[in-house]
Amino acid sequence: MAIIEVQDLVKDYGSFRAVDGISFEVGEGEIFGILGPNGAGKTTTVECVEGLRSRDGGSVKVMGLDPERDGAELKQVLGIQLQESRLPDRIRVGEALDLYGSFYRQRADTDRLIEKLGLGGKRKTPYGKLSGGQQQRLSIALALVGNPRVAVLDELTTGLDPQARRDTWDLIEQVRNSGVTIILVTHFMDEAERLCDRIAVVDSGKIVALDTPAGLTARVSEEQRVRFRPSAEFPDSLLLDLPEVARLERSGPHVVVTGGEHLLQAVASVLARNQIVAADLRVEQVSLDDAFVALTGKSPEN
Ligand SMILES: Nc1ncnc2c1ncn2[C@@H]1O[C@H](COP(=O)(O)OP(=O)(O)OP(=O)(O)O)[C@@H](O)[C@H]1O
Repeated sequence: MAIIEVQDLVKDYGSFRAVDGISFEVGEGEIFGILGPNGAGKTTTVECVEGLRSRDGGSVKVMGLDPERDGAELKQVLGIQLQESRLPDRIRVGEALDLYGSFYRQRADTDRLIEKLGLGGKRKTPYGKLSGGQQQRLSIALALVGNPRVAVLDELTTGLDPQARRDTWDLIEQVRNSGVTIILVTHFMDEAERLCDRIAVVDSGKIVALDTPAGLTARVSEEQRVRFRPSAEFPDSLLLDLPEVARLERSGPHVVVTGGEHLLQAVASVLARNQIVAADLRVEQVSLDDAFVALTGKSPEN
């Protein structure tokens, strides 16, 4: 059952169309990813879902509520983690949770929430004394303090170290397992791949693909890539003349060959016939990064 329905959403900033006819549905209990390069319109889209921005066209329904018309009702069932939110340095963890909790009719048990988020023992700690990872966890706790049915998390793990990121991912899975539907805005491929059931890839205000992570990578998976360091020089044409090879790039001492089926066998046998040894040979898997580049023509970091 769809708990969020977005149909032909349009948002203009002056004469600039930031969101240009976006449609998607999110099922109950799903983690739905919105992935795209900077400026693609991800945050604007979720702000229209949250009712923080008015839309210029289309319709949005969250649990049957229109964020613009039924804002007060919606706030009771929606948890929001804002991109780069900051609290005053001196507010204590417990105070922040009590304050945010006071906005909701159905408050979560804040002691349990604090434990679950690994902030046990930090109730009296001022926000400014928390580590980056702890501040991030608190912002997630604040999104969950109203026992929401739907949580929107924007740039969940930006600025966290690798361990804190993995811990946050575990936490989000627990939240989902407790029945909360999640929209996750991210430009990290590993995060999207690990957490999301489905991903909408957004570029220039439009959805360019909507699929499972595996479905997205399958779109470009006919390609294989072989990387190696040759023991002797050879002309590009040696490999480019093979029907299995589509492209050849050189990167320092390495050669990267891209092509179709049976690429490895074809390359290996030509090299062997020419007495060239392929050191550090690696067959690279097509990743969500590759799918992203193929779909948007941009690298995920930009
Ligand atoms: N208040 C605003 N006024 C004018 N233009 C805006 C405003 N907010 C965003 N934009 C522009 O709208 C486009 C979409 O912005 P948005 O923040 O939704 O993108 P995004 O995909 O979330 O990007 P990022 O990954 O950098 O957060 C960008 O070109 C941005 O510069």
